[in-house]
Amino acid sequence: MAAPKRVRSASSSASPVAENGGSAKKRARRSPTKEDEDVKPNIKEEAEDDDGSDPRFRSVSTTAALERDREHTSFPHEMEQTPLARLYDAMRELSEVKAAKDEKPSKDGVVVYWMRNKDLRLEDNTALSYASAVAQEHSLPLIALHIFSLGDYKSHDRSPRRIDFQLRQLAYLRAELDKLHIPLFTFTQSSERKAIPRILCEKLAEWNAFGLYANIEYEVDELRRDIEVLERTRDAREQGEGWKGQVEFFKDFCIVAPGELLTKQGKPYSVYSPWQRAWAAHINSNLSSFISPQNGPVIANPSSARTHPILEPMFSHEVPTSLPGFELAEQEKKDMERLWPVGEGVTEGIMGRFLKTKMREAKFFEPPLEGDGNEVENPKKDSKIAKYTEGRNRVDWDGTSHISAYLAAGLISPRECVRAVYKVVGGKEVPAGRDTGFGMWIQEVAWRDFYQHVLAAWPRVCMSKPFNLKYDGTIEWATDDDESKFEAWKEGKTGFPIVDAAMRSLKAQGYMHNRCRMIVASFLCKDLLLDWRKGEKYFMQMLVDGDLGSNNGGWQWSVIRIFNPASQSEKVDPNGTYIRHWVPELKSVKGKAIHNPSAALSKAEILKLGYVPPIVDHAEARKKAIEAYKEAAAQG
Ligand SMILES: Cc1cc2nc3c(=O)[nH]c(=O)nc-3n(C[C@H](O)[C@H](O)[C@H](O)COP(=O)(O)OP(=O)(O)OC[C@H]3O[C@@H](n4cnc5c(N)ncnc54)[C@H](O)[C@@H]3O)c2cc1C
Repeated sequence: MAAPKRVRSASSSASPVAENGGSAKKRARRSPTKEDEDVKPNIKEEAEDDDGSDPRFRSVSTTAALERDREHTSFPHEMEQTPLARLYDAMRELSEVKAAKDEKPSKDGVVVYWMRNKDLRLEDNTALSYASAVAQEHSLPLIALHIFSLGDYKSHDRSPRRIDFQLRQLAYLRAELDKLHIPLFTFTQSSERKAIPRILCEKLAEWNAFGLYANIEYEVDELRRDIEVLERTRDAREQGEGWKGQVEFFKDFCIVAPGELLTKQGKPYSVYSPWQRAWAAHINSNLSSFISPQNGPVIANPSSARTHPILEPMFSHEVPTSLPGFELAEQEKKDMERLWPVGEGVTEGIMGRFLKTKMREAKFFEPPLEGDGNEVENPKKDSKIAKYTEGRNRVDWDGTSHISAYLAAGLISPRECVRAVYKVVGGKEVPAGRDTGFGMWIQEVAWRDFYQHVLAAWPRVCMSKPFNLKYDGTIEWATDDDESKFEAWKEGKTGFPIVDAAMRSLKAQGYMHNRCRMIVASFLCKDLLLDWRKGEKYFMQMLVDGDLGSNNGGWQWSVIRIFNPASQSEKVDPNGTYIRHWVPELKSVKGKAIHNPSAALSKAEILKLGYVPPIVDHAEARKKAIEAYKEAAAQG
């Protein structure tokens, strides 16, 4: 049997617990001072870690190394009671109870990698890589498991589009894993989502599983579910009844995981900019571990796995093509398949196009892969990413990567994104400043990490609570009589062209440009004075890239800003190309009037075009919103 491949997460060692302990913790606690920005990577120094062995290249083959890694993570006071801290506690507690892993694994046992909704890939996948190495070490076959939890999807407003995307990718992965004699087994939990830990542990017992390995999901419900799996396993070990195997959860979703960066005072960051500086310094002072792939590949099961009594029936198991209650209409399904393809080479194609081709005008309702044959000779200077500083602010240009759906569901790892950028720019550091398109883009990817950090440190944001507590229940939102305004917003019929264009683009393609997400969010909670949670929910139900952390963060951020839709429109779509595509009623409107037709045309003329007059007066609405927020702040 081949030796286990080396595995680890990008941020430090192979064990999830160790990643926050030992030297990683020391690094994370370094204060994010100005000097940190100037820290040059010292790869040699980093490679020689303080205990004499390099945790980044540690194999899982020695139990001793794993044991040493099981150092409890200490969270700052503010985070002690968070579900994430409790997950680490539960991992530690489980490791303290005599483990089944100390016993010889049963010859007919299996190893289980639990693939989540956010790590749908085979490459650079921390838990999968680890599970694969454990399977090799013990000469056991590997099973990939995926659970569809309809109750969770419903309660988290998961969009049918994102579910369709997930199912298509799983079907692709099933075929890829099959080539490696690894089955992908899925099951659907239709009701009672809270029963999943019990059902899972029963299945693990039935399969005689040696271990269960998965990547951490930072949302509260998911953390609670994982804590229960750990607790059930601990109880089983203590009572000698039930499934008693190994359980390990890994950091994987972020580049720098929640809990790793703390302020000088040892608290979680609540503000992005200093957090981002610490984030960039952390990456650049551990550069070698971020820019070279660290997770080993998935190793094939022996072909005899096909006749293993547990695995054999799994090989004929198909991934469903839809889930009850989340079906797409036929045309919508076709559109989603065309716009958001999955399969071999797709993420490489999207990133390659962003990193190596020339900026062009936006082609609406086209897949991000749509080739333009515009490869540039000097990507450092002429590529889309090189022009991102301007490109990101123009909705009529093809100026962003369109990788969000793929990152949200984990078809590509965020580390791979950083590596791809680094490959183009080279140098001593991963760029992370606002002065170049490359650095600016990396900063955007950092926002994704930041919002996971917020979820983990302030779990109330998962429970419909505002991050800023002074707005908790203190804003007087417009009443239900205004439901028609919410409908107009959803349908793109508010009479504000940029808002309507953006909302229609969301409905048609499950995606909206970032600038427009900010504009329509501000419009909902300021111009219409409707509760931002209604908008947050609707976005989740429609987006193909819907992600609780980024969506919630984006909404909470927008709540504190007021935009003027007309002047924003002039900035982001100066020629009105975007508007004319999505709001064809306005095709004939010339010049600047496209941004604010009611300033140039009478109500009758607007209606004659088939468009709608504005449903609110922006200047008045603005005044009202400022008042409402002022009052709320005074009360809060
Ligand atoms: C109200 C609102 C809701 C949002 N909801 C989501 C969501 O559900 N899922 C989601 O992935 N993004 C969300 N965003 C962030 C952002 O709009 C999208 O990530 C971006 O538009 C995706 O397009 P892109 O891949 O071309 O981005 P690029 O500009 O190419 O950025 C690259 C990647 O960085 C990350 N990123 C960029 N901007 C942000 C940001 N502001 N916050 C967090 N991550 C970011 C994304 O993963 C993105 O794919 C939201 C923003 C707002 C204002």
